[in-house]
Amino acid sequence: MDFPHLFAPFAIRDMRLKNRIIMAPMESHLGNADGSVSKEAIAYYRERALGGVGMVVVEYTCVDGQEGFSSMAPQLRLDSPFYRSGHGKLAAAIQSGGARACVQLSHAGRQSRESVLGRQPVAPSAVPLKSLYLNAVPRALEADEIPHIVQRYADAAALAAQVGYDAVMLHGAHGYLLQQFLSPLVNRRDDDWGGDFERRLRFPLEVVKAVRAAIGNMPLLYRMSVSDFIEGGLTIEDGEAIAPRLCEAGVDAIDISCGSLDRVDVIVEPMSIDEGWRLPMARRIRAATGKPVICAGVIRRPEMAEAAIAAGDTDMVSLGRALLADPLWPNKARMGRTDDIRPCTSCNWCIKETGGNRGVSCAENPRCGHETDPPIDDFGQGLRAVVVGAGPGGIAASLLLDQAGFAVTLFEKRHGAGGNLITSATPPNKEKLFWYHDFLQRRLAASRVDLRLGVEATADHVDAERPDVVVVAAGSKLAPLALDGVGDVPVHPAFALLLGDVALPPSSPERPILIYGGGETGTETAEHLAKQGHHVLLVSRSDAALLARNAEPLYRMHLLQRLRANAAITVADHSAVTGIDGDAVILQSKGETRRQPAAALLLAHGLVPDTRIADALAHLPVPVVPIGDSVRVARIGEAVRDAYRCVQDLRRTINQPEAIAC
Ligand SMILES: Cc1cc2nc3c(=O)[nH]c(=O)nc-3n(C[C@H](O)[C@H](O)[C@H](O)COP(=O)(O)O)c2cc1C
Ligand code: SF4
Repeated sequence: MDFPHLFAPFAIRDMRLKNRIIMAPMESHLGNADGSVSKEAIAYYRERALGGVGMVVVEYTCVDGQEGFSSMAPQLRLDSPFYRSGHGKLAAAIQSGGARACVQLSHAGRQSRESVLGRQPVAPSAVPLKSLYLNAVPRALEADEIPHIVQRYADAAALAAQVGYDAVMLHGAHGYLLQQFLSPLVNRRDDDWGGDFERRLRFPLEVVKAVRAAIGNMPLLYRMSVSDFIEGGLTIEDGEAIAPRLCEAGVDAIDISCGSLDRVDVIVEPMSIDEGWRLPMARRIRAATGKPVICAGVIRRPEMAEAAIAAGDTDMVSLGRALLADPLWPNKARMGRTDDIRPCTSCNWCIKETGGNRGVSCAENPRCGHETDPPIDDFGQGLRAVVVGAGPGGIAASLLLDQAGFAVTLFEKRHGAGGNLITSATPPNKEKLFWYHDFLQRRLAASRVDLRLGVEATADHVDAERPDVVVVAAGSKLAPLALDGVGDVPVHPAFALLLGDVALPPSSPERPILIYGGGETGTETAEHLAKQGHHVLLVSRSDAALLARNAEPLYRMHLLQRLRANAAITVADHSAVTGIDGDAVILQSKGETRRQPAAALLLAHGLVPDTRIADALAHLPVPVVPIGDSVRVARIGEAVRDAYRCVQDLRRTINQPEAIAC
């Protein structure tokens, strides 16, 4: 066994777990609109139980359908016996998949919306919330309302016990109501429920005691933001004082999280945050309580989970996004097949895509949130497929078609596969994307796909393969740009630089590398070049405050902080590149035209779909399906999803020819 600590059994109270791997609670948005459990939610959770986790923690489940939903509603609820049967089926499905079943009980307090609740959100005090994701002005709870909310947690916990869950987790993290009472910034009361540390602690303690009384000997877990990471908020020292008190009141294990809606970047960390960064905090809480702790947050590789448990940092690890990307993570780790784990890159596409009525999804795993889809079987036996373009969408399509039994030929004009995955992974702090790149390469090498590198596919190449279907994943190209004049400033697309296709001359503060385009690519390219010792002038048509606005918001927050601190990067906003004159670039900046000497000009002003090959193949008498950037310039997740939908559509078409045209 490669990971003896990770796969050692463990017990919380009397509940025996087969290993140390917990599925973190994650809102799946797969429930029904009325908050009941759906068959899609059951399939989603069961797939992860079957993947080998010791325990599944079912997502945010609302204890109060009047005031407890967060802004992300509709959400699961367990605030009346009406919801019993769905949760009973869900718990049983998880258990029959081989895992323990736990449910997370929550009340959002001020982190909600009037438009969701139909009434003003409530909070310990009327402190407005202004965050990246939500603005809200709550009303302060009256003192006599608070015991009713305590009772709601207890009632929901009693229902959880009745329906057969093995354990209950209280959501005391991420800025929801339990944390709001603890926070000196949000709880400004001066009564029995707030004022000093003891009074701020009262509400969580009352909830823990009431829940303990409601569930008897069942294990009770508490997910806690052990630090707010905001000035004046809760610190790890507060966490060390709070956690033992919760345990004395009846909590059996603490699940270590951080942040609130004011610091979502420490809840669902962007790509730039290191693996296992919360482990030192977990170790401190473990020492302070003497109780088991579960550490969540960017636990990605079994090797690091094993090392963390072996070192005594944590007793268990909680995997969130890693299990969206690959539900089989635990079983693959147990079998020593770590290279086979589809690696979560912390790209946070799932955060953008999951919400409201949209189900959970993952950029790399298009089946996530669609577990009721039929598996891709061998419906393509005896058929031939051509895929044009070996970026992430083209590789995903090729692998799925190969899985379906097609004989697949994959054309790629470059001498290596990866496409825009390489351009995305190359800038600083994005190396996790290379995990996915390397995973796809391994999968491709192990498949039967006939990869033709260095071939720019033409209609003749494609025709010669006699395909039954063609998937065009040819990506994007630079948007047209008219530049006046001539000169000797070398001009390249920024993506060519990131692909490693161009070498740049030396630059200086007087003669920087000029990047045109303040979107994500331009901004990241600036950081990439600065890291290599270049001086960069980043020219953006918009305001500097809007740089990289197409980037994932949490990653962008960190990117812009780094950019502002980087002396090698200067930004010219409200500016346009209009031409080249000798050794300079012509800039129109805030109504003025000036010559800017430049060592090179990199273009990142925008991309448009490259439709050339799809147009050239339009005459073929077989389905020609463009996917990804060939259709609209978007992210890796859209390309992979397109690939999956295309193959699922083909399955239906081939199995029932009259049903759907691809
Ligand atoms: C789509 C999504 C939904 C989430 N919903 C919840 C939730 O319902 N309750 C909760 O405590 N945390 C929630 N989280 C946070 C995760 O449980 C986890 O703590 C976080 O993603 C960091 O761990 P990871 O790096 O393993 O994903 C959610 C995260 C994601 C990505
Ligand atoms: S979308 Fe990205 S961050 Fe989310 S689970 Fe998938 S790989 Fe991980």
